[in-house]
Amino acid sequence: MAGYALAIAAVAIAVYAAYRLLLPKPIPGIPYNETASRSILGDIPAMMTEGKEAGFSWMISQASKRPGPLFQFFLGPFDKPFVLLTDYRESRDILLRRKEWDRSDWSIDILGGQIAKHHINMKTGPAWKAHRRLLQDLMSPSFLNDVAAPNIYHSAEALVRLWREKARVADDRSFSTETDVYYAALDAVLDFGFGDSFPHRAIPHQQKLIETANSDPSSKDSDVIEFAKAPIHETLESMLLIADAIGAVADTGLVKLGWWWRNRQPAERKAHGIRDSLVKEQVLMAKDRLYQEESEVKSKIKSAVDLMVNREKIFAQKDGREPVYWSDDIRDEILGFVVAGHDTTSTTLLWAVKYLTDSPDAQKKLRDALRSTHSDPYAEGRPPTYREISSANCGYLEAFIEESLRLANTVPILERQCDKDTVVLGHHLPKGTTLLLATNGPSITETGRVIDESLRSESSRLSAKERDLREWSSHNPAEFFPERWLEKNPGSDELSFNPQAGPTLPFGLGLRGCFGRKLAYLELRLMVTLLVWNFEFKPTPARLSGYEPIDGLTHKPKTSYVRLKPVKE
Ligand code: HEM
Repeated sequence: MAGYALAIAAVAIAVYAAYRLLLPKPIPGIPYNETASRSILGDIPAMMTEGKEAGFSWMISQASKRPGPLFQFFLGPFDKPFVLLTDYRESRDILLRRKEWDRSDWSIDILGGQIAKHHINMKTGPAWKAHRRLLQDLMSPSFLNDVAAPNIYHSAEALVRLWREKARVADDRSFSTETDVYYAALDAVLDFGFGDSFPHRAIPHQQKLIETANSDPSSKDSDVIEFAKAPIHETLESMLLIADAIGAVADTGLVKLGWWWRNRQPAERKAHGIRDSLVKEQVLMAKDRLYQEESEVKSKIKSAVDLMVNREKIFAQKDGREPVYWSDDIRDEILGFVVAGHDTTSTTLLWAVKYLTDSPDAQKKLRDALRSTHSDPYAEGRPPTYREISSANCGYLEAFIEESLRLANTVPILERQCDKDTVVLGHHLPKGTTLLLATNGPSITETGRVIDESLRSESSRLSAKERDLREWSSHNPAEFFPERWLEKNPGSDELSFNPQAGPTLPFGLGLRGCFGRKLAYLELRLMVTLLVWNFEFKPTPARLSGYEPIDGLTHKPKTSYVRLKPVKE
């Protein structure tokens, strides 16, 4: 009997020891939620109930309530604490100058479940560099202006045509923009990713549906109309699934297990198969074009795939090896290009459309600025061409886009992991700590905190001495105010766009900052110009115009509606 009691006691002690072992281990000196530190699940339950669909926004709001710029979260039973930094200046220093920080295992686990061989999922090193070398020219002025711009313009025109038709049927009622913007950005990335050799697009199906007599929009209320959604080709669906899957697995909190399970589901396996065949076919077709046609190589580059295949041919020649056109690496770079280029730009555009709708003054200034910049097209009663838009210098357009990016928080959190023990703002962080860097909140969309200069890193102090400190001091940083990016030219009343006017981090920074930044600006310039040129964005009913977000792969608005009045040319 005594032996039995002893065994029970030993089991109880072992269970208790295991429980203690699994409890979060806070990093000394950095604040945290007390309740979370007493639970194996840490902050997850509160994040799921209080943060609901926007977990990152919840984390930033928790940190913003405390006085200091650092806060730690416990996001899983086996994970070390995650430290959140809400100070632009120190974030900038870490991203640009501190060599001990690299892409984190956490991010690699989340994104790597679908596109493991994409360079976003690599630590900085030779393999990452080799992938970047293959893609390098995608952001060159000639590729952007001669290949990407006409293709994106083509998709923007298709969206304008669809919305003209929807505005006519809606007859001053509001309609949802989410699917259309999402599909327009997908078509744009397919246009410049694959060119004409891939025939499927999403927007033309929506156009056809609305133009047929049996398209039957429903009208629950007198002020809103819901248009039916036309099905799109399975290859397009399979690509959209990548971002959905990443968001869904990240939400589970158990990422490795989440991917293990998800990647075994029949629907997921089918989508993988469809994507593989599509990309392989496109790569092999690009290779055939490269070898078969007699024309100059430059005139053969009509898409991102053409460019990558050509670069592989050149590198193979230089390295004295046979080119490898088809590999998992090439496949994942191409798919990553589609995901990165599609979800981020469509989300930013959804927020930009909201700001247009809710800031009639900014909208009018933008339209006037575009008409004055493109005075010839305006006088001729036509929209500016893609060349006219991409070569123009319209300060108010740049300011509008920069302000939309600042407030959209499309990627609400950046991440880095340290490969040795380090110090951030006076706090010791052990090797392997994951640091989350907020792209909104204090110093970016709220007033920044006063931080003792002596706590800042040496490089942060030095750079502040060499350059001006960036702060939003003159206008409420929470408000949409494009003028904050405009400054008077010396000796005149003219205003110019200053991209360094104040803190913003939409694309991250440094070596691992966004690779597609120039392409994103180009796409936003083309899309916003054509939309504002063609439509007046009228106010929508209050219930349809909220700013509540949903965090998935990106930080999206929960509701996005427009009420459009076509502008007569
Ligand atoms: C408005 C649109 C976009 C936004 C807001 C955005 C934002 C970001 C952010 C915040 C990062 C992480 C940066 C960091 O960790 O410092 C990133 C990385 C990246 N983005 Fe973008 N992005 C956009 C469009 C694009 C486009 C169009 C492409 C290309 C097709 C692209 C390709 C990439 C790649 C490849 C990386 C990973 C870079 C690396 O790890 O070396 N992005 N982006």
